[in-house]
Amino acid sequence: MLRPEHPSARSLSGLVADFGLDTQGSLDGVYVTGVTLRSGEVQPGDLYVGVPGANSHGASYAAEAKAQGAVALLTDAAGAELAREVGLPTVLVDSPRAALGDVSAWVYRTSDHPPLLLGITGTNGKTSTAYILEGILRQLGLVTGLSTTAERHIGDLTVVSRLTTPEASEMHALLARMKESEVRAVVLEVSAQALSRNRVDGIVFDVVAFTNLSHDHLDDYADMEEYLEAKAAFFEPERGRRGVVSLDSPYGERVVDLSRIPVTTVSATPGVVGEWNLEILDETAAYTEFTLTGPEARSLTTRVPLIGWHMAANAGLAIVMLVEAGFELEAIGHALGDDGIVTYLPGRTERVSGDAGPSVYVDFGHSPDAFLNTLAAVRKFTPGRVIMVFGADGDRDATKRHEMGRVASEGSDILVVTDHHPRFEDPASIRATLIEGAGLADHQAELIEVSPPEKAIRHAVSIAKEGDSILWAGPGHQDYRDIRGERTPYSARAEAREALRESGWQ
Ligand SMILES: CC(=O)N[C@H]1[C@@H](OP(=O)(O)OP(=O)(O)OC[C@H]2O[C@@H](n3ccc(=O)[nH]c3=O)[C@H](O)[C@@H]2O)O[C@H](CO)[C@@H](O)[C@@H]1O[C@H](C)C(=O)N[C@@H](C)C(=O)N[C@H](CCC(=O)O)C(=O)O
Ligand SMILES: Nc1ncnc2c1ncn2[C@@H]1O[C@H](COP(=O)(O)OP(=O)(O)OP(=O)(O)O)[C@@H](O)[C@H]1O
Repeated sequence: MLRPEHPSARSLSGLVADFGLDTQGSLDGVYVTGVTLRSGEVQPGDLYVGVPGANSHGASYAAEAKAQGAVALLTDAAGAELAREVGLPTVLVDSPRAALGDVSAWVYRTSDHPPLLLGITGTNGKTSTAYILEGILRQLGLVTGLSTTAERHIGDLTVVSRLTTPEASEMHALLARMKESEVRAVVLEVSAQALSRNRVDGIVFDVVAFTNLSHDHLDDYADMEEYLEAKAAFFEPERGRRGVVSLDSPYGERVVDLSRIPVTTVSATPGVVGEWNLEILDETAAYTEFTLTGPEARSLTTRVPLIGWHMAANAGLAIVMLVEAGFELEAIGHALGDDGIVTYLPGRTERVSGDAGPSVYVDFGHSPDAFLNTLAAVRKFTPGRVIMVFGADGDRDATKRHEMGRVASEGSDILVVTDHHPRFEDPASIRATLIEGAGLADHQAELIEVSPPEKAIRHAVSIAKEGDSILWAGPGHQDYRDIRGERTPYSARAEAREALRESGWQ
């Protein structure tokens, strides 16, 4: 976890006075330098926050936290009772999770002179839009910070992410570390889970954005309406000052209606008119070129080095966010120059093959809508057959599996159904559901079931010819597979390259 390297110590009595909180035990002379809700990550001088969770109450790990150097505990009444014997000075709150953001902002002083803060939510395209934004901000000459599902960046420093959106204590520590590195603009990917679980509390974004909403995460939310409401909670004055909403999914209009902050809209969908509209001019295997036109006929023509209309849509959203943040469209155009946006997006329709042989793309798509768009993009540049290799997450929304199988079959010529992260589920039964879904499609791709995935990609490469494309959807940038709770080291990109080498293509 990234933390400030030179944290300042803050008096816990000051926190209690500022927030008007109750306490147990003496706080005299207690100073805190950090905050965490994970006992295993406590550093000397930390305030340990005991959060009640789905599996256990964090306060039951207070002894471990103390042994690692925690100087105080913040928890609820039940937590205080659980940790009574540990003897840490204790601050009492009704909901430790709800308090975590503001308390962390106070400890790390992240509300003092914050950088430009840009946040993105939506089902698909958050990571892509975040990287595109980071790219443009760098081209504008700013030192940037980034937090996504794939990586967190502080200027040129990169670390691999664990959650899409870190817990609030980690988020504020990250922001404090970014401040030490003189980061001027920060782009944060914000999941629905983060909004529902207080992970971006204590942060007021300058601009918040919505990409789209489609079937996903219905293991966490009762239905699409509840999922939408979780996302729309981003468009509240305590979260963001201004909003940008993509109208590319029908839910965009709903977010506009639900928003309680000023919003502007952007559309890349023909026939759907936003305040900003994007028209695709050219699509090649190396870039997508587009014109973005806004109010008062302001317009910008540029390109993004990614395939598919959806990536141009993400780029349009990113540019409108910057305009809303106060950048002139002309200045953005000038910074992008003739070559357009410079970005490298790990594991999103990432081409891992060389010049000879089939094109092989590794992608992070794991929802029907992501499959639809990436398959359409790959099809455009495939003179031969589209071969899709995919599996589905175990212990995650199982209701989307039929639709994933159906969309995959509709969009490809050959389907290789394999495993992804089975977690605690039986991989064979996940594959069976995907195959059932494929059977519901109007277009029946030729189907073969191959397990495990290292065999599946080798099979796909062995049947592919020059001019064919292989889309391996699911693993993207990830460097592990979760099998029965164990994170086994595994890189789809490395496996795909190896399979190509073994077949003599690289
Ligand atoms: C459903 C969910 O979000 N759960 C999160 C939640 O877990 P929980 O409430 O069950 O916590 P718990 O296991 O009961 O533990 C209670 C407390 O004790 C602490 N603890 C526990 C054990 C221990 O030894 N020491 C210790 O300190 C825990 O840190 C926690 O604070 O709090 C934990 C502590 O921060 C998170 O790690 C955990 O995320 C889990 C790993 C997760 O997989 N979350 C996913 C669903 C998620 O958030 N995904 C989204 C979006 C993904 C996407 O877009 O596709 C994301 O933003 O990543
Ligand atoms: N605007 C978009 N509309 C539909 N699909 C998209 C869009 N942008 C990206 N995708 C596809 O969705 C998948 C995930 O992309 P990306 O990682 O950018 O989204 P995300 O919202 O960050 O997803 P996650 O939260 O799972 O990380 C990829 O297959 C990508 O090609």
